[in-house]
Parts: sequence; structure tokens; C-alpha cells
Amino acid sequence: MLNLDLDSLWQYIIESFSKSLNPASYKAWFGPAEPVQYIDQTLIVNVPTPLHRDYWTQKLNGQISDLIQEVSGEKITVLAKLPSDPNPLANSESVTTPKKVSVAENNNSSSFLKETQLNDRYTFDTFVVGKGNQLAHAAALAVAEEPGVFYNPLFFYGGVGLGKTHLMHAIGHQMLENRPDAKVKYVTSESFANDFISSIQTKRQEEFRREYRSVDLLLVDDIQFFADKVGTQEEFFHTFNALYDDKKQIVLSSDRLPNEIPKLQQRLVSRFKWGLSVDITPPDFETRIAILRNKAEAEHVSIPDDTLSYIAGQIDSNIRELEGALMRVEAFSSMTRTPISTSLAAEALKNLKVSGKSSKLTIPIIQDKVAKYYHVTIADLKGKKRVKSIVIPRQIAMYLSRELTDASLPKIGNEFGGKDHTTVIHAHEKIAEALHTDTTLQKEVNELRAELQD
Ligand SMILES: Nc1ncnc2c1ncn2[C@@H]1O[C@H](COP(=O)(O)OP(=O)(O)OP(=O)(O)O)[C@@H](O)[C@H]1O
Repeated sequence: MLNLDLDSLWQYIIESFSKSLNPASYKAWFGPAEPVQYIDQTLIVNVPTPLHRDYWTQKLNGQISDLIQEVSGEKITVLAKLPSDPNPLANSESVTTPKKVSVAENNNSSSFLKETQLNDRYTFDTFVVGKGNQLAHAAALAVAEEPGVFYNPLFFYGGVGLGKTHLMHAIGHQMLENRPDAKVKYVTSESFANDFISSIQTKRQEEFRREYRSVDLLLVDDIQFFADKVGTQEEFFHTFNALYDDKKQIVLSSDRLPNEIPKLQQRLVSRFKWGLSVDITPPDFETRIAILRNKAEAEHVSIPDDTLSYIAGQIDSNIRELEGALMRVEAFSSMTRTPISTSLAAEALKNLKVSGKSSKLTIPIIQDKVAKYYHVTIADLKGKKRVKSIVIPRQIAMYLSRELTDASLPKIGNEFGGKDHTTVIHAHEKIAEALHTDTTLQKEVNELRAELQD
């Protein structure tokens, strides 16, 4: 764990946010903020107005806490308060968690009227093309150049943190560059659902429809979260049809194919298949190095080649985690005032193992333990038999492989007799859900976990 003091912590926070936020936002939210105290992993920050306090409470506190956890493994709590509010740390040793501040007035009920929020960093220029994303990249460029013509809708699917959002934003940026007056809208499926619900509550459905149906490009991220939302799906169906009929471009993303999303209406599934579905798979070693090199250059950090290779060798499945590892190494170097080297990187990333993932634990070891525990064979775990006495152990073995190793979904699928990554997602979800209620399963999985982590 790193020893953080108020000054270095604050310095690190403002440096990070000055890079990730656009200059106007950074100035608005951080300019007037003042760090007050950092005790017991709680950071108190004074901000000038209730609106600032609400914004910090809703958005920034969590983001800062995530950032610090990512780079140091330390879970901190951030509290934003007005200078006139009492300091919760002043009189007590125990840390009080902030009351949820109502943001009814600030959280503009017509959030669907907000301007497009495209992340400046997610452009084609900053996207590294490799084997796993080549097709997705080409399709993205094609629709950015000729929206509504080639592939409508364009549907990206694949594992977490592999660049789906990045490509969607890049399409938006490119289209705006070609046609500055184009109306581009990026939302997650959850924001779409929230906008829709709040439009009903505020009786502004007409406005909602006008807004969503008048865009030139609609980008909807993570549509697997439409599962279960019947009313939202209904509304989205009409939005989709209106845009499609007008030859407006629609781009969607999900962690799996449309027909694998549970409870997604058939008519949406069939529409989503009208265009082109492309998957994004994890980057190979060379691409991971190229991504790290680009990122380091963008941040003006110099890192020896062997250190880049070392980091690229540590994380193979998720680019967000790969970038997180690089950030962690950078932070470790700046906080310990030591230049970046491979041994420093090893030291910095060693602490990452707090997540419980062990580099020594492999999928075959997990399969072996699970097979013995349930008196089945390893061939059963890798096979296709659908009897319950085999299916459950197989799903448990996949679940534990996902939880306890850093292996990517496709890799896990491969090790289980060449199954698809969505089978692994499904197994993981199934077991995770059953663990909420099934006490026998809880006991068995806990025993296995304990044996494996011994
Ligand atoms: N090919 C790439 N080149 C450069 N950076 C990349 C590339 N792919 C992904 N990244 C970066 O990795 C991070 C995660 O990517 P992104 O958020 O687009 O993933 P995602 O597939 O949308 O994940 P999720 O399923 O969690 O929504 C981002 O910071 C993004 O810029």
C-alpha cells in the first residue's frame, strides 16, 4: 500500500483530472475546490456552492475514489462540503458516509436535452489497430464516412474493456469533423432508459421523441442492459424504426450478440441483425505493447521497452486494465520519485494482486480441483453433456476461472473444449446469481475457493 498524504494525493488527483476532463469542466469543478483533510482514508474537500457539492457528490467523489483505488489499491472516501458545513472528521474518529444529496434541481429533469458528450480522447487517431479489432475499426470508419449507407445498424460486441465505447465515440467525432452541423448523440442503454422514464414522469414524451428521432447518428452503448426493460425496449423499437427509415446511422454495442441477450424482444434482435455485427477480441501481445506505447507518449512519460513488454505480459484480456496497470506504474514512480524500470513496474503491479487473482492459479488447476470435488472427469468439464450433475460443476469451474485468474473470456472458453466466450459469461452469471440464494452452492464454492487459494 502506498503512503498517501493530503498534498501528494491532491496533486495526483488534480493532475489526472486536468488530463481527463475538458478544460472548461476542469476549471469549473476543480478550480475552486480546496482539499481540507485526509484522515482514515477519507478526503474532505471544500467546494464553493451547493451545486458544486451536489455535482461532486454525484459524480466526482466516486470517480476519484475509483481512480485512487486503481492506482494504489487504497479504497478512499471523498466528501465534498461547503466551507460552512461542519467537518465530519473534526470531532469523531469514525468516518461518516455522506448523506445522499438530493439533486432534483440540478439534475435537470430533461437530461435528454443535454449536449452530446463525446470523450475527446476516444478518436480514430488514438485507436491502435490490431488483429482483434481490425474489422471493427474498418466498419467504424466506413459508417463515419458514409453514415446510413453501408451498415445500418452497426453492432459491436465483445468482452469488457476492448474498445467498443472508444470506437463509438470515434465515429461521432469523425462525423462531426466531416459535418460540423450533424446531430450526434451518444448514450448508454441505461441513460436511454432513464431519459425515457423521466420523460414519462415529467410528461415530456413528445420532447423525448423529438430529441431522439431527430439525430443523424445515434450511438447506444451496452445494450445488454435493455434486458428486462420492456417499456424501454418498446420505445427503442420505435426510435430505431424512425431513424432507420430516415436513413440515419445507428451504432450499438453489447458484450454479446443480440440473440444472446436475455429477454431482448425478438423484433429488436432481428432488426439488430439487419446491418453488420462485428466482434472485438482481446489484443495480441504486439498490439498491447503498441497501445501502452501510445498511451505513455500521450502522457509524456518515458518508459523503457522492456518495461512495456513486462506490463503487456501481465495483462492480456482487457485494455482498460492494461491502461490501469500503466497508470499504476506511473503513479508508483511519481510517488516514490523513482524512474520507471521493469523492477519498479513489478513492484507496482505486485500490489494489484489484492483483487484475489493469483498468477500461479491456472484454469487446468481449477478444472482438476472441481472435477475431483464433484466426482466428474475433466473431459466432462470440457465436454458438451447436458446432464445437471455435469453442467453445474462445469459452470462452477468456469465461474472460478473467471473469478480467480486473469484469463480472458475467450481463453477460458478455449480451455473448456473450445466454447464460445458468451457461454463463459452465461455460466458466470448463472452461478453468481444462484450464489445469492443457494446456501449449499455457497458452501461448496467457498470450500473450492479456499482450497484453490490456499
Ligand atoms: N485499440 C485501442 N487503442 C487504444 N486504446 C484502446 C483501444 N481499445 C481500447 N482502448 C482503451 O481501453 C479503454 C477501454 O475501452 P472501452 O471503454 O472502449 O471498452 P468497451 O469495450 O466499451 O468496454 P465495456 O464493455 O466495459 O463498455 C479505453 O480507455 C480505451 O481508450
